[in-house]
Amino acid sequence: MRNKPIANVNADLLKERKNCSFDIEELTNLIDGGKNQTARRREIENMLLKNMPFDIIPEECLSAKEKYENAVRKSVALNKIGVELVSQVTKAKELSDLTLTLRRVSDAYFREVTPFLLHLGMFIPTILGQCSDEQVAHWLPLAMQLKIIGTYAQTELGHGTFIRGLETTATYDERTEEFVLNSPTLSSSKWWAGGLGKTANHCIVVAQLYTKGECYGTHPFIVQIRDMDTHMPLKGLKVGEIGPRLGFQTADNGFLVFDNFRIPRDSLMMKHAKVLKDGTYVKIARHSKLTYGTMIFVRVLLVSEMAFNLSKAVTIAVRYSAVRRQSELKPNEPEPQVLDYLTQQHKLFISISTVYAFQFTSNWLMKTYHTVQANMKHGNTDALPELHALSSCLKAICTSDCSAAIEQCRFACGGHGYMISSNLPSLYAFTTATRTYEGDYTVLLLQTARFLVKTWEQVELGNAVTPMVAYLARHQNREAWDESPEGIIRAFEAIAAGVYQTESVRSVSFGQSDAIKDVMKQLSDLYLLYWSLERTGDLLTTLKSTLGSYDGRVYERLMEEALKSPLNQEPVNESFHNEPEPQVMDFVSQQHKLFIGIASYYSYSMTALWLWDILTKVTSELGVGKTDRLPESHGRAVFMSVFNSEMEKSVSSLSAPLQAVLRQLVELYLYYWTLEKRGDLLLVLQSTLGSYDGRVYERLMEEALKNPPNKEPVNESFHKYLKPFIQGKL
Ligand SMILES: CCCCCCCCCCCCCCCCCCCCC/C=C/C(=O)SCCNC(=O)CCNC(=O)[C@H](O)C(C)(C)COP(=O)(O)OP(=O)(O)OC[C@H]1O[C@@H](n2cnc3c(N)ncnc32)[C@H](O)[C@@H]1OP(=O)(O)O
Ligand SMILES: Cc1cc2nc3c(=O)[nH]c(=O)nc-3n(C[C@H](O)[C@H](O)[C@H](O)COP(=O)(O)OP(=O)(O)OC[C@H]3O[C@@H](n4cnc5c(N)ncnc54)[C@H](O)[C@@H]3O)c2cc1C
Repeated sequence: MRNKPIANVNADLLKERKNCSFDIEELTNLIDGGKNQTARRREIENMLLKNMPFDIIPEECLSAKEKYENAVRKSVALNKIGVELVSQVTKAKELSDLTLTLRRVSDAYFREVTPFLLHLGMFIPTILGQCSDEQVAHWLPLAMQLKIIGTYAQTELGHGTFIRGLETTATYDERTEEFVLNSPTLSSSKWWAGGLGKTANHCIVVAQLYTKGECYGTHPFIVQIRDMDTHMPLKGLKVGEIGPRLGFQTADNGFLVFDNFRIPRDSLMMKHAKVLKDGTYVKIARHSKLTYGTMIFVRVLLVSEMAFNLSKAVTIAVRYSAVRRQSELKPNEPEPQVLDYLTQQHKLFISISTVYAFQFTSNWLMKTYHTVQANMKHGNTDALPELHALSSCLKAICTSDCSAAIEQCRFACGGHGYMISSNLPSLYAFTTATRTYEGDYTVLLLQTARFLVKTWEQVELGNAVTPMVAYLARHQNREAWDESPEGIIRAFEAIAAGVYQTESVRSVSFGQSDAIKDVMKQLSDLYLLYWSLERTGDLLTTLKSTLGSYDGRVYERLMEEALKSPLNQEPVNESFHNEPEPQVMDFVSQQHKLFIGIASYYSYSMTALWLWDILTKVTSELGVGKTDRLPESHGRAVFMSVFNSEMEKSVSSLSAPLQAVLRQLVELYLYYWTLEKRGDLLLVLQSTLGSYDGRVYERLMEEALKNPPNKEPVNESFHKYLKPFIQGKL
């Protein structure tokens, strides 16, 4: 049954809906995965609508502490219904449909993230992926019925990306048959795990495993961290909330420090490796990276998460654009709906097509994931490297594109889009975090590049490669795409676009009407066209050659290029002496992110001074009302030329080294903006990360300890909601 029509709908919205060229219900069924799924979703929605407590005061008007307590209250009510529904299903497919529906409907109740996100999104999947059968039988029912509340603590203050660099140790003591957990340094403090700060009583801890004096690398352990009755942190642990952040404000992300904390031997999650009673280490896994499995799973999930979040943002922005009227096109005629402006459509329509691109690609990626998992059950890990490469690059691209598209949706709503009540800021805060967590954007793209370079080598040797990368063999002509990581990634993006096109065509080829097919085709074309235009520069081959330049300065250019080589910047490479761990500042990709910020700062300062001088003159000459917004390219050109000339004027009295640095900044700014369209600027530091003395970890911990939630060891919502819920008394 369709949802009932709602009375008092805005006339413009009704008019737009009447203009729709296809049956909306048909598209709804397509998105839900069929008529039955739509009906089931509505049944669950209606049930939740009847039983779930809504907010009386908007979440954003509460204090941080109240926000958290409110989130626990709502989560407990949702979990109660969720656990009940989950207990009624028997088939795996029904369970995954139900979880998806619950996930989506639950967003109606939270502006922010539930403190149970990590329990559901990582704790349970890690039990399934990393525990032996016996351990699964013990832990899974407890976790599914929420008798225990867990999280996933891998990242530390000092390391997130480089998992092999984690410092927490788990040393096996064969006399007592226990592991001893320790945080040997400040930087080894666990940091970030969602739900750890106040909610969780169990935690998956990733630590370096030592036995018989040898280190066997990082392994996951399942660890109780709070007393099940009093919720007090157990002796030997320091645990708390890390402090306010951009989003995730109700997810009580936490820190955890171990001091000779003992856990039983079978706390080691033993699907891929075990330690026998006498301390013998036994490797079971056929692939060394299987302990990274949960991350792959969540990366796959995130593609669909991005489709969902962007669909919400663009629905908000399109509806509002139909309602909002602004400006005068023709005298004495009504102001047009902002949706009618082509520029507005440009902002919105690409987001609509992106939602479909993400959703179809996500459906395909999830299927691929399950196929690879099924093969791995039979011991075949051949497809794992490609799955890792695929999930890495699709996660990176879709999280990055999604948060950028949500910003466009916010811009499309003008000032009102900036209101928290529009939900666009919260959607942005949630999705922009996904670009970082579960693997940083750049780092994951580099992982994919690594896979592609290896595949390319196989192609060069004439060896067979998998169908997904077979295009590399077809492109033996290297000029079609360059071999830099970016070039390779772009080629891979083309593959993602290819997946979208074939999947969307496949999914709409049966049953669906011509009207839906037309719309889906248009969306697919729009997505492909948009990205080919966005990347025009990349698709056009320029010569880029030291040998073929117009001026024929062949030898000069060869020498200039050689001198630019990073290897020539120092007479003796430091690897001659040793091989130190790099600072992230050493990565060129990191410098790329930072240095343009510095250059922009100077550009803005210089241009601001210049602008101030001419402000009065310009406004008096042009008059109010004639200062139409200048096209972006003109604005950038102004920045560039003013920066160039003003900087030149002001540096002449400075010392030579400073002049040289400032001139480099001008060059960087000009160069960067010929390549890029945007940059970031941090004007006021006020930052734990950017302090002059570089005491980053100390400051992060100091700030976390000042955090009000850490002033009380147990939050009162434990007694009010969590404990009665866990004990089945609620
Ligand atoms: C119960 C009922 C209740 C009902 C209630 C109803 C409610 C329902 C709600 C449902 C909820 C659903 C929620 C969904 C949303 C989920 C959101 C979850 C939120 C998560 C929050 C954030 C969590 C985190 O961030 S956890 C921490 C994540 N950390 C990272 O991702 C770190 C990134 N770093 C890495 O992955 C690695 O270190 C890496 C890859 C960068 C480098 O690793 P390395 O060991 O140094 O390897 P390297 O030397 O580079 O490479 C060697 C070799 O290995 C290959 N490789 C690397 N990784 C992998 C891999 N994963 N798999 C396979 N192979 C891998 C690599 O490519 C190299 O290969 P070769 O080139 O062949 O040598
Ligand atoms: C909201 C949120 C929730 C989170 N939840 C959890 C959680 O529940 N559990 C958990 O364990 N963790 C969690 N995390 C941590 C998250 O997984 C890490 O922050 C993430 O993996 C990035 O690692 P990092 O912070 O060490 O960044 P860094 O690796 O320090 O990155 C800093 C910069 O260095 C660059 N860089 C680093 N290495 C390289 C390289 N090899 N080549 C080129 N550039 C490089 C990056 O691109 C980036 O620009 C969460 C984080 C956030 C923001």
